[in-house]
Amino acid sequence: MKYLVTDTRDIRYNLALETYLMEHAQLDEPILYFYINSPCIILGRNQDAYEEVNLDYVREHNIIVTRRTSGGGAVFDDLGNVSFSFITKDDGHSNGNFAKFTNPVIEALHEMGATKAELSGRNDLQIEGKKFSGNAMRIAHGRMFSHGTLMYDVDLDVIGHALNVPKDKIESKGIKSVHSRVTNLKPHFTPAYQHLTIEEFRDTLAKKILGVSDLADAKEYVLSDEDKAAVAKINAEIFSNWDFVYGKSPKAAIQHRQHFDQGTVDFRFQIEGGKIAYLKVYGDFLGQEDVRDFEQRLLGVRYDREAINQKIDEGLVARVFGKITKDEIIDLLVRQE
Ligand SMILES: Nc1ncnc2c1ncn2[C@@H]1O[C@H](COP(=O)(O)OC(=O)CCCC[C@@H]2CCSS2)[C@@H](O)[C@H]1O
Repeated sequence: MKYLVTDTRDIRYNLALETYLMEHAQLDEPILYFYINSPCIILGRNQDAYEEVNLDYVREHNIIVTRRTSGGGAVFDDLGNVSFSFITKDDGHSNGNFAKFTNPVIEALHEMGATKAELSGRNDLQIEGKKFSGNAMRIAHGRMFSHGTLMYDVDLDVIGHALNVPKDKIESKGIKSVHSRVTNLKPHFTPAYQHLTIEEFRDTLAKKILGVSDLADAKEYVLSDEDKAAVAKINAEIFSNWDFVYGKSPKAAIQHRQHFDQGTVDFRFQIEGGKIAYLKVYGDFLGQEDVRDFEQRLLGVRYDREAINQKIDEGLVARVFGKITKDEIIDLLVRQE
């Protein structure tokens, strides 16, 4: 087995590299790839960004949002998490067989003192019913990766803020994340492993899985300049591409209503491919002509604050909504439930 770590903490680059390896690497032997990410949310292949992510919160806290090509729910990573990925040829028996890839990790965690770590259900690693690792796979053209998170010292409070619990107002065909209870590994380890930097934790794991006492003895997968250029291209085209991250969201029908002094404003709208595909504004105090103008202007516009802001001006908002301000109207439209 070869091994590879990245220096970048940008999830989008790290996922691009994984994709590149899966599609193009020489896989005569498997590659064990580790990556560490600055705060980010990673949506599953078929999830609706608008439903799963608290977009106001992630904007305020500079949390990167991207999407992966494997299935499952949305997870949150920060610098207290290490992700591992086994990239290999598909032997035809791997689909859904997470144990094959998680067993070496579990053995290493046992050696570090987390003796109750186990594979639970289909794709979670848990300790006494609390999850510290979510796993997912992608298989294509006889090649595959199986990747998973490992929460060593993640800020657990942020998970609840950054990932949404979807409410009744958004109906979607996407898969919803299980907001299962989570735990960090650190407190479950023996004291010697409780004060590691995240890189030390990663390297300890790597050594145990690779069976070497010094990583210098491991076989490293070396990237050429051409490889690196190809990874940058995949990053730009896929993982950093707005259309891939937001535009892939399934159809959603949304209603946002709010009472103002003037009356109730009721937005009914649909998002398709991340853009406003249908919009109807209701409210007994509204004048008809300008309402239609307002609706028309927002059709086909990206469902985000900046894009909406550019399309409507104060004058139009005043003609339609009277004293309600443009900011209040945009807030209501993009409100997170
Ligand atoms: N970092 C992390 N690790 C483990 N569990 C998490 C994490 N963040 C959130 N969660 C919990 O898991 C559920 C979602 O569980 P669910 O089972 O729906 O989804 C997953 O587990 C997907 C794992 C994908 C792993 C990839 C590996 C490299 S890039 S991302 C979420 O609602 C939280 O309760």
